[in-house]
Parts: sequence; structure tokens; C-alpha cells
Amino acid sequence: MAIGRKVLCTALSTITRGYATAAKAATHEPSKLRNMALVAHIDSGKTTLTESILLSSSYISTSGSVDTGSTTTDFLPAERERGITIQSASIPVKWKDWTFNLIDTPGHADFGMEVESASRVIDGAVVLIDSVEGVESQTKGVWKQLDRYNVGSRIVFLNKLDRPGASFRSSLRSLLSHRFHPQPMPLALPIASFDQLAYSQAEPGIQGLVDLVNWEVWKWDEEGGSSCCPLPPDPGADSAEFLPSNHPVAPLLLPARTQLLENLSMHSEELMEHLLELPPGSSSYGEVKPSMIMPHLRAATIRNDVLPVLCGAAAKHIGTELVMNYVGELLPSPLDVKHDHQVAKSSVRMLAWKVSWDKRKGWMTFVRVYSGTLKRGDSLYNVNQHSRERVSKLLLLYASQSEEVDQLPFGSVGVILGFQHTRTGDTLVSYDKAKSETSSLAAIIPPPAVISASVTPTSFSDLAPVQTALQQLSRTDPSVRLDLDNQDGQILVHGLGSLHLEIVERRLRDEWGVQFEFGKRRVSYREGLGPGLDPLQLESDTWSPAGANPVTIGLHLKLRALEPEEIGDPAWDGNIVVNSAGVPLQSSGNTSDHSSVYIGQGLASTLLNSPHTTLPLTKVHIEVAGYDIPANAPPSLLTGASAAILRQRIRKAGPGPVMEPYVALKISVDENSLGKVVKDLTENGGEVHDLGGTNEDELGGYPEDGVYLGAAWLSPSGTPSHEGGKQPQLKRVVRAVAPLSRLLDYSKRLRALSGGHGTFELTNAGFQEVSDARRLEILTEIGRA
Ligand SMILES: Nc1nc2c(ncn2[C@@H]2O[C@H](COP(=O)(O)OP(=O)(O)OP(=O)(O)O)[C@@H](O)[C@H]2O)c(=O)[nH]1
Repeated sequence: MAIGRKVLCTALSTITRGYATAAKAATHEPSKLRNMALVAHIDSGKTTLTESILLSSSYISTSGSVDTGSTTTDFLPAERERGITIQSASIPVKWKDWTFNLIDTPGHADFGMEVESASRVIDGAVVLIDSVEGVESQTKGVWKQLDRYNVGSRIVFLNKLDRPGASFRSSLRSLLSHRFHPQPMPLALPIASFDQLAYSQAEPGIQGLVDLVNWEVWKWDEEGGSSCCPLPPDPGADSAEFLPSNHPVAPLLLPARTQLLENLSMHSEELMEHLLELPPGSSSYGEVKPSMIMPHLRAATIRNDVLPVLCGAAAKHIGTELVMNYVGELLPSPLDVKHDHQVAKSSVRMLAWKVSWDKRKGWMTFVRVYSGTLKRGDSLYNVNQHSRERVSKLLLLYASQSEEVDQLPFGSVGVILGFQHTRTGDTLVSYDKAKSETSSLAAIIPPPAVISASVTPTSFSDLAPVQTALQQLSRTDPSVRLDLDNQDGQILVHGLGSLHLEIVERRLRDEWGVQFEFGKRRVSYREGLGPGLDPLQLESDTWSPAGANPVTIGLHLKLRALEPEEIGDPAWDGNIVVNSAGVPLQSSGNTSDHSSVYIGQGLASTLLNSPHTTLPLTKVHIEVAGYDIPANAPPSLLTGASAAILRQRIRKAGPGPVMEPYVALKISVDENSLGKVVKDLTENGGEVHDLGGTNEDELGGYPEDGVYLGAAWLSPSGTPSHEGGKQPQLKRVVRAVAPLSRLLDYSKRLRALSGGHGTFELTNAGFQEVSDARRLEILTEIGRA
């Protein structure tokens, strides 16, 4: 009888939950840990999915909402007011016998530093896609960030399938057209409605899912409660409890599972052999046990051979348990990931991936333990700051709440109280191993700052508190750069965008309570290398310190501007600084080669401050071919020598081009505002690249052959908005690049130009050379004309 087959899954609406009960039971068995993040374009639903996960895992008893400012992870006042995530929150979540250290990250590019540092410490990620929009600009940004930190194992979650215009098929196609992965593999199919009539009337929505691996059908009620039941081998021939065989989706299921198994068998000989041995008969693929599939799917996900795709609607809790099950089943544990820095298990080695300040707790340092077990009271050595730190307390943090623990074992993520000097990206090792293990783990590099504002303390007595607040804030957010004493005696803060600076201002007032005036936002400019040097010439210069000991230090340098196709090193603010073997020098931190660090520090100080304009230099390639220093001279003199010699050389090269930050814009407006918007862009130095199509990058995408895409009617929701064709409201998409300096008030301007109907997205497009007229304007602005 059908009822006998029914398996009741977690009924979300009926469970009462004790706060943090799940967390208390958190396991630290490394094979059961999943250090993972939710990443996506802004507004894709990361915080909503986090909230739904916390609800499903019994962590909270009622789900909060970003729309009412009541979520667990977005707890800063500025986050709740705006409904956006500003800082990453890491929460341990217990699900079945796994513990996920879940990090909800911001989607806005201005807070990219948070994604950068989260990407550094996770082993896998869930990438959300708004299934009305498909892949968006910042989805591509976070995808590249994950690539940069070798986070290969990802699961895609196609969210918001309840919205009109959502499309399962177009979202999958957009993964291919943007070359995310050649083998996206849907593990679940959406059921828009269990009422068959809804399909013939093309009613948008989602009520259930079919799990193609576990071969189950899931159904959600209005309150988000779920139940599931197994499927027969061929659901098109035999009815399941929720799914009669004449339901439109039923005949699709066996072919969808067949394709999944065949595609997966391309990456597993064992599975291929198993499939070949199946008895002939159309339904035999429906009889393959999940336990036969899962290990192969896990191995293929960890090797990044396939990209598992799930779907649902986080706001209605649809698909949440499947996401959690597959995170546990498929994403790697710390044991599955090869870390170059994973050394002997006995001694502690860890990375500080985030530092934050709390009025009550003081400095909180978020760490991931890469080897050994960290204990309360441990004494550690900070390899980057050359300082000793002591662990006074260890915490597991549940967003704004915390639980004290005695130890953090290998692979885990937690918070340390009591550190005095540690900054984001620092490596710490057991103090007694400090002599033998001084190499640092790969650093976390903030994206370049493109905008600044002056901070003027309200009165003289506010100066010291403002400076302290700024220094503390930049310790928590390394993408905020400070210029505490620029040439006009002003304090300048540099950030990643207008919104970033707005939040900096807000945090200084709310969290530090200091009194100041925040000046007008100004973009940050750069200078390139002047034309007066022979790029191939290896030149040697010497320098002697004034007064003191009459020693002479020599440095052999080759200097040239970057070629157009060369990409500068973010750690060197867009320059490339290497030794003669092509290995990048470090401008801070620690290596066994102290001389190269001293040289790096000297070069960095001159690169920050051009002798011509005082602007930072960018797009300069420096090769340090060697140096001469007398045996009795302290190697630290290399810092002053390198700074002076580079300054000399840059003077000799003559003034270089002035550059300013550009942004790529995607503006969506009604047809009738198009002319005004384009005219305004052109008048403001913008260059319009594309005026029409809504589907980008279709050319050059991965082929669709062999990939299961499902039928278009699976999401019966009218015309999908991102699969070509005309938009229902005749929206036009303009793509352009323009100087950031002319777009600082663009949201206001676009509102006026488009009668309030336009939307836009900005992404940084790097520094570009300006015209002579603009150069003069900029030099006048900075007092260097
Ligand atoms: N219809 C619908 N709306 C959703 C769904 N999930 C999220 N939303 C809405 O989408 C908006 C953005 O959701 P968030 O969870 O804040 O998105 P986010 O990705 O965390 O945003 P940032 O952190 O600011 O990047 C909110 O209005 C949510 O209510 C969904 O499944 N369906």
C-alpha cells in the first residue's frame, strides 16, 4: 500500500527547537567536518538559505527574514537596515552526523574582501543562482575568487524557482554559456505543482522536487514542512504516492536519471561496469541503489569533474534539506583536500582569516586550524608579525552568540580571544616550533582600493580616538586602507567602492562612537612608469645612508611598464616585483630569505608614493637581479637603500601616465529611456559596448550536447528573462565602461534619467590611462599641477 512507502521527512513547522542545542553537539571528527560557504551575486538568497538551513538543523525555532531585518547572520544594524550582508558570518551547523562550518558571505562587490578571506579557508562552496536572472556579474566574480583559492568542489543551487520568470533550464544553460563547467549535473528536478492542471495553465511556482540520486519525490506544504517518498523504478509507468504516473513530470524522470548515471560513469570505471551489468529492461536505471551512486558522485565532485546542481526556493524552505544532505555527502572534509601547508599533525599551524572587534569581547580572531589541535592557554608565534600571542579563550561563534570550548582540533574553524597583534591573513604556529616552521601560509590579499574620503576629527580631542578607531577598523577589514598623514595633513580612508565607504562611516559612528566629519568621496588615482628608461637594460645603482656608517649598498634592477596583456599582482597593488628567477618578492611577512623581504619593503614604500605626483605607482614590472651589501652592514639597511634607489630610477624615467579606476556597468532600462542613458554615459567619459541583447557571452560557451537541461515547461512561468528573446517589459540592457569618478552619484542620476525604472550593476574594471585634459584636472585636484 502506498502509505507503507511514505517516509516522513523533517516537518519543519512542527518541531520545537532549543537555541544552539545542535551546536552543542557539534562534532570535530575531521572526516565529518564541512568547511563551506554560500557565495553568489547580491540578492540571490544566501542569507535566506542560511536562515532556512539554521531552521532545518534545529538551530533556531522560527525563521527570520532579510525583508524584516530579523535574520541570525545579518546582525549588524547596517545589514538589517539595508537587507544586505556586509560581513561574513561563520556558524557551526549540525546536520545528521556532519558538522558544517557555514559561512554566509556578502554578494556586493564592495565587500569582496569578505569573500576573499572566506574562500581562503573553505574546502567547498554552494553557489546560489537566482533562477530568474541566471549567472550574473558578481556570480562570475565569486566563481573566479573560488578558482583563485583552489576551491574546486562546488554545488550550484538554483534558487527562487517560485518566482514568475524563473527557469530551471535557462539557469542551467547560463552555467554553460558562461563557461562555469562543461558538465553541470542536475541532481534534482523541480515540480512546479502536484496539480497537473497548473502545467497546462503555465502557472509559475514550485511545490516539490525529485531527488534523482536517492530516487525520492519531495513535497512541501505552505508552512515549509516537507515529506518525501521513494519512487518506483519507472515513475512514468507506476505511480508513487505524491506523483501519479500521468503527472507531466513523471515520464521525464527515468530518462533524467539515466543521463545522470551515464554522464557520471564517464568519470568512474566501476560505475560504468555496474551499469553494463544491469539486466536489460527500460527501468533498470531506476533500480540502481543510491549507495552505488553516491561514492562516485562524491569523488567526481571533489575532483571537480562534475558540477552538481540542486534547485528550490529558499524563502519557502524548498530544497534546503537536499542542499544540506548533498553538502554532507559530496563536499570534501579537511582530510579530502590536499593543503600544501598541512604539516606534521602534532604541532599547531593555523591561519587567521578574519579579525573583528567587539565592545564586550575585544579582539576576536577567526582561525582555521591546518594541523594539530589548538588548546586554550596555548602560546603561539605569529610568523607574519614576528610576535608572540596567547590564546585566552576559544569560542565557537553562532553569529552574535557564542559558546566557549577548550580546544579546536585539526580542520576546524573557531574564534580566539586575547590576541594583540594578529591581522587577517597571518599564520600562527606553536611557539616552541617557531624556530623551525616560519614559512607562512598563502596570504589573503585585499582587492585594490579605488575610492577615498577624508576623515576630519570634530575637535582636537577627537583626533586620537578617531585614529585608534580607524586603525582598529582597518585591522578588522584589511580592504580599508589608511593614509593617516597625507601631504595636506588630512586623514584619508581608501575603500573598494562608495557603499564600502558609506559602511565605514557608519561603523565608525555606531561601533566606535567617535566624532568626525566625513569628506567628499574621491576616487583613488595611480601613476604609471615614465618613458625615459630602457626596458631591457639591467641597471645598477648604489646608495649610502646619510651620516652614520659610510657603507655603500648596490641594487641591480630591470624596470619596465607592464605589457597590455600582463596582469599585475594584487599583492603588489597591480605591479609585478620578482627576483631574477621570476619569484615574487614579499613586501611584508616572513620567508627564510630576510634580505628579499627588506628589499621588498623598500620597493613597496616607493611604489606607494611616486616622486613625481605622490600617487601610488601601478603596472610597473621590477626585476631584482641582485644586490651588494658589505658583510659587516646590517641587512635591514637594504630597505632604505631599495626605497632610495627605486625613487632615483623613477625620477630618471620621468613623469608617467596618470590613471584612474574604471568600472564596467550593466544598466537595465525601459526602451524609452535608452537614448538619455546612453547620452549621459558618453558625456561622462563612458564607452558603450553593447546596447541590445539580454543574453551575454552565448558565444564560446560550453556545448550543451550530453548535458541534461530538462524541458522548458518544467518551470512554467512565462518567458524566461535571460534566455534570449524579447523581455516582456521591453527592457534594454546597456553594457559600458566608464570612469568611476563620474559615477559616484549614479543611482540618483539613473533614477532621474529612467523615471525610477532603471537598475544597474557596477564591477571594477581596473585602472586606465586618462587623456591630457583629464590628467591636468586630476593633478589640480591633488595639488600637483
Ligand atoms: N521569491 C523568492 N524570493 C527570495 C527567495 N530567496 C530569497 N528571496 C528574496 O530575495 C531577496 C534577497 O535575499 P537575501 O537572502 O538577502 O540575498 P543575499 O544573497 O543574502 O543578499 P546579499 O547578502 O546582500 O548579497 C530578499 O528579498 C529575499 O526575501 C526565494 O526562494 N524566492
